[in-house]
Amino acid sequence: MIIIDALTKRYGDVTAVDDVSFRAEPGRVTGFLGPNGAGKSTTLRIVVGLAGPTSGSATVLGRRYVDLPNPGLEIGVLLDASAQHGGRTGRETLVLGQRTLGLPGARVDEVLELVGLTRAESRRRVRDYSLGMRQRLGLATALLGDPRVLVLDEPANGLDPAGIRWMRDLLRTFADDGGTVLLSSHLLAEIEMIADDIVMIGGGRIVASGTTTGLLSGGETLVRADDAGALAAALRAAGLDAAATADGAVRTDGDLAAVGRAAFAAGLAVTELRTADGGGLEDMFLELTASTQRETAPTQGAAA
Ligand SMILES: Nc1ncnc2c1ncn2[C@@H]1O[C@H](COP(=O)(O)OP(=O)(O)OP(=O)(O)O)[C@@H](O)[C@H]1O
Repeated sequence: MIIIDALTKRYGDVTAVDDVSFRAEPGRVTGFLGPNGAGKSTTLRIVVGLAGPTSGSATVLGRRYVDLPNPGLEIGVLLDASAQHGGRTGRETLVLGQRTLGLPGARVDEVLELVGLTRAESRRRVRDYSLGMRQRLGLATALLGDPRVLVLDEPANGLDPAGIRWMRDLLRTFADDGGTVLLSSHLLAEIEMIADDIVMIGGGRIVASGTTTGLLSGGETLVRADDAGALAAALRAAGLDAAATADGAVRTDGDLAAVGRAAFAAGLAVTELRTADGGGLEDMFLELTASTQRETAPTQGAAA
């Protein structure tokens, strides 16, 4: 579990993080989403003890990072995959970490296999790695100590869609085993694919948070039956809001189970039942991104 409580970080006049509170829960992948300059890296750097807060706190497994007895065994960190030493091979990078943490040598091959780097690739110098391979190596380093918590800054950067799917599966397995994952991204589509929960940040402040499905659907469900009128009436009788859509479905505020039960109680066969699209998250994120770009866009007349 990671708990961020009323966290604020100022650099001179710039408030990079402004009264931010959220939790990353065990068993779940939490996506920290925001446009460039939103305050994601600053927050993650505070979580892993690389910067101190101006006020508020960030704890991992109940303690500040600096107070963890053996942080390398409890929290795996990947902040900047391109910062790895280019002159070392991938294997040398991992052996260094393995020795620092006092782990058996066999752990290096285990994590290489976990992240899908071959023995031949592990013997190449990191400077010759693609960004995707560096991300895999960075993840391997984070996983070395078999930690319960992972903190990853833009880990999907440089991965192709198959690589993103691979990462999602790896993080899913980690979380299903009870691990806590907090990862950042400036791309909504990436976070949608990987995260169970989303915390969205803009200008240093949290602007939305919740489950990925809940935020994307706005908490609404779309349901369809042959008789849309009867279906809407059944939902209303069960105390739910119900509105017919233009194409003959019904949109309601009930969750999937409540809607299914209400239709069943009315003897109606449901032909489609799913979370509704377009909860406004994408619009909100585009607006956040656009306002950031306006702030950083070159003034008119500047070189193209
Ligand atoms: N060491 C620093 N000194 C001064 N300002 C800083 C420092 N670090 C970050 N900032 C500022 O704090 C704000 C948040 O930056 P941060 O790097 O946390 O954002 P981010 O969401 O991680 O963005 P990106 O995706 O671009 O890394 C920005 O305005 C940035 O310029």
